[in-house]
Amino acid sequence: MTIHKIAFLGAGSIAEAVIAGLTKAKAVDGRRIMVSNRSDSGRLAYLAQEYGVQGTHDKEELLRGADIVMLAMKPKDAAEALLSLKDLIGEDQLLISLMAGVSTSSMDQLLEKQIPIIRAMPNTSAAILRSATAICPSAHATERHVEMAKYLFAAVGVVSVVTEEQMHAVTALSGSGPAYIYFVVEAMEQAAREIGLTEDISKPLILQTMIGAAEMLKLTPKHPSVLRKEITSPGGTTQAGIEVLQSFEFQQALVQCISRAAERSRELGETLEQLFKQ
Ligand SMILES: NC(=O)C1=CN([C@@H]2O[C@H](COP(=O)(O)OP(=O)(O)OC[C@H]3O[C@@H](n4cnc5c(N)ncnc54)[C@H](OP(=O)(O)O)[C@@H]3O)[C@@H](O)[C@H]2O)C=CC1
Ligand SMILES: O=C(O)[C@@H]1CCC=N1
Repeated sequence: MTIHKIAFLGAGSIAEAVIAGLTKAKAVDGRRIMVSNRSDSGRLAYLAQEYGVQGTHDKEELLRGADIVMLAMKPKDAAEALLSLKDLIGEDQLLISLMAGVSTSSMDQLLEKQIPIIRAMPNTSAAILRSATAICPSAHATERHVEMAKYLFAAVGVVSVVTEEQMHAVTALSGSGPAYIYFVVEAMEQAAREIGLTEDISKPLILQTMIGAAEMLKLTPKHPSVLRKEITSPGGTTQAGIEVLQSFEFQQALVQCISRAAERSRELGETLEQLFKQ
């Protein structure tokens, strides 16, 4: 697929992860990517140095010739960003929003034009081509736009097409998901220290344990509960450990964590929707 130029509005964590992945996968040449933020020139210089992209604070220059405009700012900055694009963006350009919660109808209302929009929810593993990305099209997006988004996000991992209503759920599950895993690893590292292992010993063991478990889930047809039971000898160490997790209602905590994150995605979107009700 020929992509002439991608313009990123927002140059933070997720913009960098997607840029790193796209350039690493050679799906898009860095010279075809232009990045912008409101003020942080140092950050643009870093991205230019690291990935061969161009930085600019000139919105006209940013949007000129771009076939894809990627929104990568926080939801609270969505209104300001979209209003700044309103007079510059054309209906021949595809807007891809990475923002949590912000609906395509809110974006339509702010832009006051029939811009094709795809919402995409990748995760930071895009940087190493292992993102789990969900995408959904707006009413003005065609199959060709969906194919363009699929091309980009398939280059940095796996892609699923979902409904817009499901975006809250996938944001909570796979958008935020790597953070839950890192949180578990932080606890494993703390535990390792407390039971007398130095980092040089514990780090590779924790890492390989994570990778091994993930690969098992991928390569065997067994349900995770079966894989867990295979490790849990009656009266053994795993059972003793899991009983402690159960006493803290660990699984219920995770279920509630993901449910709360999905609810938060709704709240982030509603903040913007309130604007149109005033
Ligand atoms: N981090 C993650 O893992 C994921 C994040 N997302 C979504 O991506 C979005 C960005 O998140 P993240 O990268 O973590 O956030 P960051 O805070 O790291 O980056 C936000 C960027 O947006 C820029 N920015 C803010 N307002 C504007 C504006 N009006 N015009 C242009 N640039 C602007 C900021 O720079 P400056 O302040 O200089 O303008 C900064 O470069 C969020 O909406 C989030 O929901 C989606 C998937 C995963
Ligand atoms: O925490 C957030 O709001 C964003 C969305 C998904 C991951 N990070």
